[in-house]
Amino acid sequence: MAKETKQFQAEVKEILDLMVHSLYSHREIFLRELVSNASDALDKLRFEEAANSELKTSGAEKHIRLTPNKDEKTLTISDTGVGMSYDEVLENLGTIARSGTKEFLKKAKDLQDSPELIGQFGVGFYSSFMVADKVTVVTQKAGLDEAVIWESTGDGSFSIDKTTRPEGNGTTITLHLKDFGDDESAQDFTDQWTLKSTIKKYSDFIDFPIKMEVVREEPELDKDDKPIEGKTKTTIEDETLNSRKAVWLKDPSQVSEEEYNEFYKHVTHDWSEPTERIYYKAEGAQEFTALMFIPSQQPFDYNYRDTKWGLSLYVNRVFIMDNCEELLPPYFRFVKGVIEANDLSLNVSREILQKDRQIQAIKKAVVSKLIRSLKQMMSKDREKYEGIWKNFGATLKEGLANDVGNKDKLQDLALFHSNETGALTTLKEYVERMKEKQKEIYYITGESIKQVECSPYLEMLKEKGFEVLYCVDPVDEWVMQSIAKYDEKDLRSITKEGLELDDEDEKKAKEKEIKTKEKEYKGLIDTIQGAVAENVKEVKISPRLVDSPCCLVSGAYDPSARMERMMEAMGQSMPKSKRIMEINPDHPVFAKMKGLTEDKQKVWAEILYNQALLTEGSPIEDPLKFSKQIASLMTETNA
Ligand SMILES: Nc1ncnc2c1ncn2[C@@H]1O[C@H](COP(=O)(O)OP(=O)(O)OP(=O)(O)O)[C@@H](O)[C@H]1O
Repeated sequence: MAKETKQFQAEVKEILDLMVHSLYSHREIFLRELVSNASDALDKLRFEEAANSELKTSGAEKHIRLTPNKDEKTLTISDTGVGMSYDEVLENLGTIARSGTKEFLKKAKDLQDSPELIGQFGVGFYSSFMVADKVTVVTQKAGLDEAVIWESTGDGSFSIDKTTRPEGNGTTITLHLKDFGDDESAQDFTDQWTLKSTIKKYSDFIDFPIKMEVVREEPELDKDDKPIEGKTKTTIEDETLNSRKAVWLKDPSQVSEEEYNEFYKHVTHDWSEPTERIYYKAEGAQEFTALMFIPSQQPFDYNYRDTKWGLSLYVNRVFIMDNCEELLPPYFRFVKGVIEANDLSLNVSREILQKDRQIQAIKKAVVSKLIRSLKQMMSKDREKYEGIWKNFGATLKEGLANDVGNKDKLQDLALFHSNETGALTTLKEYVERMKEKQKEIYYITGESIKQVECSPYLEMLKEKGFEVLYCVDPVDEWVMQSIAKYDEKDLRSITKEGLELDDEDEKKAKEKEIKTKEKEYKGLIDTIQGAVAENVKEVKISPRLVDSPCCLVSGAYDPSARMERMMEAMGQSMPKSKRIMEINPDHPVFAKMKGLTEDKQKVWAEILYNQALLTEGSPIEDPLKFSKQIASLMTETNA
């Protein structure tokens, strides 16, 4: 059979055209693609050898070799793998469009607009034409005696012929590198350093050694080991460029703590050791391996708006992408690590990932694993768990509001401060401590523990010995509403109306008492109501106050004051809902007020309203007026 020239298949032509004319950035990924193909070929050979002990091979060590040649301006990538037969070359390199081709072409337009995306695509063998204007492939299939030579300049056709390959089975790809003229962004792929760093970045964990002869110029030494001026000697060393340490694929019993930590530092750039490591090898329908870590502190950029998160994705040890957000829900954004899923193709883009059912199944499995691990840690090593909670609890809680499917499990992971114990508590522990007469789970939201701790809303609950959860993370406003019920018990905000702390008998007695007080204070209540009507829909006798004169409560279905403040801070101000002002008639201030003129009563009402705002952590509308009122009150007193 003589040398033949053949036309590329139409879609292959399109791909080539794109490679040659349109893609200018991330050209280095061609190396990732060729190394990955070589690694696949070595894997295939390993497999075939195992299946067929008679298979005739060169017996060469399984490796990949890079040979740059500066003078010739070529880069050769060769492997000692399975190789290809004549028909396989025809099929694989030119006449049949591969499955991912169509998908890739669909995305081609996006790639031209944002070429930085190209790193995410598996673009295969044809990416060679991003850097080469001629590509020569010499390959010999294991078990056969003859080799094949394929050559193309990427312009629509290729030639194919038989040849010999003295090394035996394997594939050698020679790239005749393009001259990029004065394009400063173009990297020199005959440069040792460029090759080394590209391999480190994309192919470090490839199982087979990727070798290169590294040339070193060193000063020549005299017999006292002193450099001789002007004299250098050249040493050539065969160096393996990749670490091959895919620690996530090793059996955990074979990996030391140091090795894991070193790997963690490598992937996260964190200086300190992680607080927890979670290894997960999933078998069955969805096969993947995950090695995840929880940092021991919040990364410095943790709360920045555009901080990237997500696991690194590998397919067959080939790095596909960093920060793969599709593998974790945002509430696990503090988890770092890698996932290797071998069933995926290298041809994945973010858009494909978002829709990919396999990826969704992996994500689901990973979330369950993380939840299980945290739960286990909580019962086995509470202190460690609390450390994680302090750093990342506020993030994890978002899941309660956003992940309905896992809400029940996540609510058992939530920890709260409370007025009862100095320590953090779970809802389960809270329920176990509940008083006999207590029907609901009480909570208060606010800016800080300090602020909620001395809140007047707590007074009656403290007197009754009812525990109150302190919810001081912004997300708690949503979280508590999403939990709504735990162990059949309603969660109740103590700053809202409708708080019923009494049993039937107590209630009856109190209602009677309130009725009497209402009668007694009717006039005063009306005057107060008139003075603060702009912001308050009702003034009434409070069932919850003991020491404080008054407080403001929100309607049962209105947003809490804190929610309103947060929405306002986010620039989404909502119509202000009028509050209810509850007064404590037993406080001496009201007895005193009764004896004042109506004008004075109005001023006092305003002061009381503003004080209530301050105690709940809300700003007052007119601080100047408020301080003037206080100052004049001070001058009037005879104390
Ligand atoms: N070094 C090699 N040794 C043996 N076969 C190879 C080698 N390189 C490529 N091939 C064959 O050529 C085929 C096409 O390679 P190409 O890189 O275009 O696509 P792919 O590797 O199948 O897909 P992708 O790159 O998208 O993962 C491969 O599937 C493989 O069969």
